[in-house]
Amino acid sequence: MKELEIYILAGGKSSRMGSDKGLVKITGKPMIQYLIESIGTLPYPLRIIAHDPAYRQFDLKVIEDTIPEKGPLGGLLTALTNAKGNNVCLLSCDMPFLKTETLNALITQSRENYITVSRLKDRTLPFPGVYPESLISAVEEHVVNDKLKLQSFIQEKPHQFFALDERHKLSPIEFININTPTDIAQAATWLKKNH
Ligand SMILES: Nc1nc2c(ncn2[C@@H]2O[C@H](COP(=O)(O)OP(=O)(O)OP(=O)(O)O)[C@@H](O)[C@H]2O)c(=O)[nH]1
Repeated sequence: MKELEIYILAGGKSSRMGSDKGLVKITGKPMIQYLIESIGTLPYPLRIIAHDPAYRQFDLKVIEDTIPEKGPLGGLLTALTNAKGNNVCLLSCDMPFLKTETLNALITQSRENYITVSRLKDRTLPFPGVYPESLISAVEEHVVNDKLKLQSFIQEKPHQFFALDERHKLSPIEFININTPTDIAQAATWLKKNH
């Protein structure tokens, strides 16, 4: 039977941050650790896809990309290859404040053979997203041929959008990407005010 495995992508270039962004600290804690501490409470295997061995400090399995430097779509290929027939949920290390309840609601709405992603202000967000195992050969074909735009890949394949229940309170910071040192400073200010 197909199950779900969660993979945090942390294998990008971090050119805007200037150093490996998942490991950059926000008020003393590596960005990715916020995500691990919340999402790690869900009953699914949790793994990191990264090339920096420093990610081993979090006591999770760290996997290197099957084909390096292919961006998030390459990360998806790595996740699907490792999941060996299971569906995968992809998270991004630069979205550290995603809440367990929000991700759980998205996972609950996922459907067999469909990609389930969010839509915010007319933009499709590839993370958090659930990607079915049936996509593996299509993903491989895209990666091998350097068709690396994950957004376009999603548009081409059967997909649905996660609908937030009106009872669910989405915190304004949950879907925020932290890409630059300025973003780190703003997130730290937000955390100090709200926690
Ligand atoms: N495993 C893996 N993850 C990646 C790869 N490229 C990007 N990611 C991850 O995908 C998410 C979104 O990445 P981006 O912010 O678009 O790219 P980035 O290279 O990390 O950062 P910039 O160089 O500043 O654009 C982040 O969690 C990255 O760590 C890759 O080649 N492999």
